[in-house]
Parts: sequence; structure tokens; C-alpha cells
Amino acid sequence: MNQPTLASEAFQPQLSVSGLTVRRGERLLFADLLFELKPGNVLLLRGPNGVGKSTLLLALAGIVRPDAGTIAGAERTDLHLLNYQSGLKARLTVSENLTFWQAMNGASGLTVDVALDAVGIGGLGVLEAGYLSSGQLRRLALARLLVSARPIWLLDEPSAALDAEGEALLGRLIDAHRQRGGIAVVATHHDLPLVDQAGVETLILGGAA
Ligand SMILES: Nc1ncnc2c1ncn2[C@@H]1O[C@H](COP(=O)(O)OP(=O)(O)OP(=O)(O)O)[C@@H](O)[C@H]1O
Repeated sequence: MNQPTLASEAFQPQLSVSGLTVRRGERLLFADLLFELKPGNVLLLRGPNGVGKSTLLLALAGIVRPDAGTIAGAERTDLHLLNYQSGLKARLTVSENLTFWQAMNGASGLTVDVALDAVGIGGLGVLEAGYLSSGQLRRLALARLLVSARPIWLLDEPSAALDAEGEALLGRLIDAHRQRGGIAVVATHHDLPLVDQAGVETLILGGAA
């Protein structure tokens, strides 16, 4: 597998959250969240199942409307959201799926073939996506981050189903993204193998820091 090489053009994103409060039904998930992310920052969202990590990512993506507070600094087109609702078309090939997303999100990153190679599924481009294993599906989702360059990555359990080599790959991808100024907000139950811990913060939902 190739070492992922992202385009060198620098990002200058900012993501400012203030007073952010979200309820689901009757339940208050979180209130008065305050944080500011700058180029190169990573925010890890931690906390038990059901505490609101995915919901916070959806709020940052503009999909869940907050009950109070503001989210500033990012346009919808600055964001990549990687979660379980990946919009995969099982009857299209792996390459066709990635080409579709590239057309949707802009061909500002790697080519489809290079991106598939970078995430270790370069040999699977002609396979119908419905036949991919869980880990291969997750790698395809990662390739989606690479074909369209966007400065803010919102990643929901990105290491789920990845093997040890895949987790290491994920760490390298996030590190490369940060090196060009990108921001990542990552909901995870696992430690990420990031090389550089500077600029990495943790937000624990539903518990003490
Ligand atoms: N559309 C919805 N309507 C009502 N409640 C919802 C809705 N979506 C999610 N919830 C609830 O909101 C809470 C937070 O869910 P969320 O998926 O954000 O948790 P999480 O911290 O990401 O959990 P996990 O670690 O299991 O992925 C859960 O109790 C869930 O049942």
C-alpha cells in the first residue's frame, strides 16, 4: 500500500462552537458546549454509548438543528461527514461509487484510482460495492475523504471494523490532513494512532474530563 499523499495546498479552516445545546426527544444530550478549532487541530469526542457523540457531529454538519448556541466558521462545502449512512450504492462498483461521490463533492483531491490504492483497496475497483467486507467498506468511506479535498473532517467511529493496519492508515490520513491545515472532529471509543499529539484535544460527553 502506498503512503497516502494528500495535495499540498494548505487549508485555513476554523470551527467555533458556543453555547451549543441539543435535545433529542425529552432528553438533554449536552448543553452549553464551547470550543474553537483552528488549522491542524483534532477534537476527539469520547463518552459512553448513547451520550450524544454522533449527534454532536450531525449538529456540526448542519443535519441536526441545535436547541441553542452557534456553530460558526464552516460552510457545508467545507465539511466531510463520515458515518454509517454512507450513501453506498451496492450494485455499483467500488470505483463507480467513488466517482459518484467525487462528482457530488468536487474533484479537488486524489484521483479515484490513487485514492483506492491509498486506502489499500486498489485491487477492488471493479467489484460491486455490495460484496465488500465491513473493513473494506470503511476503507472505501475513507477514500471518499481523499477524492474531494475538504478542510473539516467529521468522523464517526472511523476505526470501526478496521484491522490494525487499517487503524494505522487512519492515523496517517488524519496526520496528513492536519499537516496541510485540516481540522478533524472524531467520535471514537478507541485511541487513534496519531504521530503528533500537539493540537489534539479530547471532549468527554456525559462525564467528567
Ligand atoms: N432521531 C432521534 N430521536 C430521538 N432520539 C434520538 C434520535 N437519534 C438519536 N437519538 C438518541 O440520542 C442519544 C444520543 O445518540 P448518539 O447516536 O448521538 O450517541 P453516541 O454517543 O454517538 O453513541 P454511540 O457511542 O453508541 O455511537 C441516544 O440516546 C439516541 O437514542
